[in-house]
This record gives sequence, structure tokens and C-alpha cells, in this order.
Amino acid sequence: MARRSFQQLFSNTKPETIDLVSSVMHRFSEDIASEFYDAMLESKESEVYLKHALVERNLSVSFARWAATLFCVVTDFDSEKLEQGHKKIGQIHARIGIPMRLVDYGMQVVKDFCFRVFLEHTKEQEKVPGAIIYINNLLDTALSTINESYLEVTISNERNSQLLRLKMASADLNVECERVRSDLLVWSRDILSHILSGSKDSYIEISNISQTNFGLWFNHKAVFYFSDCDEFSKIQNLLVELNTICQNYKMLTSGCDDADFIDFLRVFNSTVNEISWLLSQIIEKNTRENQSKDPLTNLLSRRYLDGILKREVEISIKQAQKFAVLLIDLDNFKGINDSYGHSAGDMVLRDVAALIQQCTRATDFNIRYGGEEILIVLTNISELQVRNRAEHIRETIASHAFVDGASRQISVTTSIGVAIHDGHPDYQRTIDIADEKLYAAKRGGKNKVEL
Ligand SMILES: Nc1nc2c(ncn2[C@@H]2O[C@H](COP(=O)(O)OP(=O)(O)OP(=O)(O)O)[C@@H](O)[C@H]2O)c(=O)[nH]1
Repeated sequence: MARRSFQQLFSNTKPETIDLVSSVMHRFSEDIASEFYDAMLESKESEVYLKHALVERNLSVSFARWAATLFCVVTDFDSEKLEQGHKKIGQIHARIGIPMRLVDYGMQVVKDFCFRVFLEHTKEQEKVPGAIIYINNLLDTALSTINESYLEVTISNERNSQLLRLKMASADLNVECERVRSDLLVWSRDILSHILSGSKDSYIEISNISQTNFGLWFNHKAVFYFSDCDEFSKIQNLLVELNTICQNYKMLTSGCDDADFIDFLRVFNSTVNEISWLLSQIIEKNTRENQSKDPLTNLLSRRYLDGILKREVEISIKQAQKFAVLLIDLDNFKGINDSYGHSAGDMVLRDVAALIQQCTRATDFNIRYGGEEILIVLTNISELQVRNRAEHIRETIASHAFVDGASRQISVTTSIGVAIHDGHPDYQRTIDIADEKLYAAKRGGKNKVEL
């Protein structure tokens, strides 16, 4: 069933009920915030999200603002804004990783408090039932809007982290495929040497491909990984053929002449080679489909940013290590595209990315953030080191000789906005600060670092 929207709630509620609730509740927004935090801070589970002084200060102000906005509905109230505001809250909760049950509990506290306050302060007793139902529905709509967007973000992040896990597994999978491919080739060599040595008994033992490492792997494991790709069913058919070829040869062995042997050799070899080639196609496909890198710059793709920064925030809170975000934007890049062409622009982006890789440590993350924007996460770093590193990157790029296909020199500079994580559980704050600094660097004349 679809969630009730604020718009539906307001149009299905008598205006006088909305007015009555607003007139009573608007005075209590700060009390609602205190009641909420008092209850939440008592809970051990919420401590980790709320103990930071910055969060406490910011949150109680914005919580009171939230309550005031929710209850102060005016006639031309913009319910769409309310809808968007609650979705944003859900997104922030998902980014911070606040468990949904904690939010549900918090809303229950708010609800109980609001009912009590309303009953104590209203004089219009006959309107109480309608008003209580409205308060209940209003808070339920707020909660379901928050939870819906929370789930949207969480599911999409989960999908990406599953992808990342798959990708990690995919590297192992390729190694595994290569291993069984070489098992197949070793097996085919053994078959031929047995035939040539005339040892019939052992030929019977080893000639069944389905009992080899390769055959067992294919039937038990490959079916899970690749059964949806064309190559899989082709290999399946070829394995049946290969078995028949080996069986036929076995029957022939007593009266086998050279022509039969050569014929067998030809078909046997080409079938084994075909299987081996199909397997390499599968490996290539698997590698291509699971690329975690941006194809142009070879930097990490942006979809991993959430997972990386969540982990960094966790480390920073638990181990008191600071991390920094550098937002790097190429200056006047449109001009470079216009003057030297798009492929020269691509080349510049690629070279800038390569220079950045050289200027950062193996423990840092270099991510293609947007078209001509690169985001770097510098892990475990002090303020002085961050400034030096950012300056080093800026200078390295500014002094590099970029040359296009027609040997024309291209002057390239970058502006860099830097933010050091301040302990806030929502990493988006750090990105937003880096973004503000980046714009300050642009406004300040470009080719600059702002921290
Ligand atoms: N060649 C190339 N160009 C890109 C790519 N991604 C984005 N761009 C271009 O980057 C340009 C960015 O232009 P603007 O946002 O105006 O910024 P700018 O010219 O760098 O100006 P400032 O940021 O103010 O210094 C646009 O023209 C985009 O088309 C890419 O992958 N390759």
C-alpha cells in the first residue's frame, strides 16, 4: 500500500483541526526537542550517534525547527517542501547509519509527549479526538516518509557494496578459472601421452572429463557463476562431445590405425582448445563487467564513495584518526575542450588522474567525482600534511607539460577545496565544506588550494 503523503493528510483533515493543533503545539517545539534528546541520550544504542557535542548542538536546534515547521501549517503550506525535507532526513540517517528502530523509538517518544502537551493545553475538549488523530497521523506520515527514503538509500548503498564484494570475488574467480583452464590442458596432455604409451587401463580411468578437476568444477561451481552466459552452454555441449570422442576412441583402440588416431587427435585437440578459448572469453567478460574503475581516468568510480567515507568516519570516531577530503576541479576546462578538442580534454583528464595517483599514497582513495572533478580521501593525516599534500598536487599539475596530439602545449591548472573531517558522523558535511572551499578557490582566482 502506498504511503500517505502530507498533501493527502492536509486535504483530508478539517482546517480547524489543523489550526487548533498548530495554535497549541507551536509553543512547544523546543520542549519536544529536549524531551526527544533526554530520552535518546538515556539509550545506550543512540549514544554513539548523539554524544558528539557538535551533533547535539546542531541537532537540537534543527529538531526544534523541524517540530515548529511540522505543526505550524498555514493555509498555503507547501506540503511538497515538507515531503522533501523528510526525505532528506531519511537520507542523512542512512548516511550516518542510524538504525531504523532508533528513529521509530524516537518518534514514539515525540508522539507521547505531543499527546500529553496537547491534552494539557487545549480548552476545546470536544475537538480533542479529531486533533489527537491528526497529531498521530502527522507524526506517522513524517516517520514513514523518513523511513521510505532511508530504505531507498540503504538498499542502493547495499547494492553497491554487494557489487564491491562481488568485484573482489571476481578477481578470485578469474584466478580460479585460469587454474581450472590449466587443469584442462594438463588433462588433455595426459590423455595423449597415455594413448601414445599404449596404456589402455589408465586411459579408461582418466578419459572421463566429468571426473577431472575441470569437469567437477564446471558442474559444481561454474553453474552458479556463469550459467546465464552463452559460453557456459557452449562449453556444456562441448564437454558432452568430448566425452563421446574419448569413448569412441576407447572402443576403437583394439583395431585403431594411424588415420583413426590422427582423426581423433584433430577432433580432440580442437574441442579442448575451443573449451579453453570459451573459458578465457568468460574470464574477459567477467573482468569487463566488474570494473570498479572509471574507464577514462582509471580512478575509482564514484559509487564507492559512500562505503569508503562511512568506513573512514567509523575509523576516525573509534581510533581518533583524522581523514581529509580534497575536491579537485580543473580550471577553465571548457576552454581546453574548445581550443584543443574533446579528445585532448580526455587526455588531460587521464594525465591529471595519473599525476594524482603519483602524488598520493597507497592508503588514499582517488575517485572520479564528476566530469572534471576528482575527489581524494586522504586517510590518517594531520592538518599540516593535508595542506602540503594538496599544494604538492596543485604544483605538480600546474608545472606538468601537457601536450596534445598535434604537439601543442596545454597549460592546465586546478583549484582544490580541502576539508578535514571534524568528527561529525555524517560525512556529507565534510564533502560540503570541501565544496565550499573549492568555490572559494575558484572565486579567489583559481590555481589555488583553500583549506
Ligand atoms: N573532454 C572532456 N570534457 C569533459 C568531461 N567531463 C566534463 N567535461 C567538460 O568539462 C567542462 C566543464 O566546464 P565548466 O563547468 O564550465 O567549468 P570550467 O570551464 O572548468 O570553468 P571553471 O570550473 O570555472 O574553472 C564542460 O565543458 C564539460 O563538457 C570529460 O570526461 N571529457
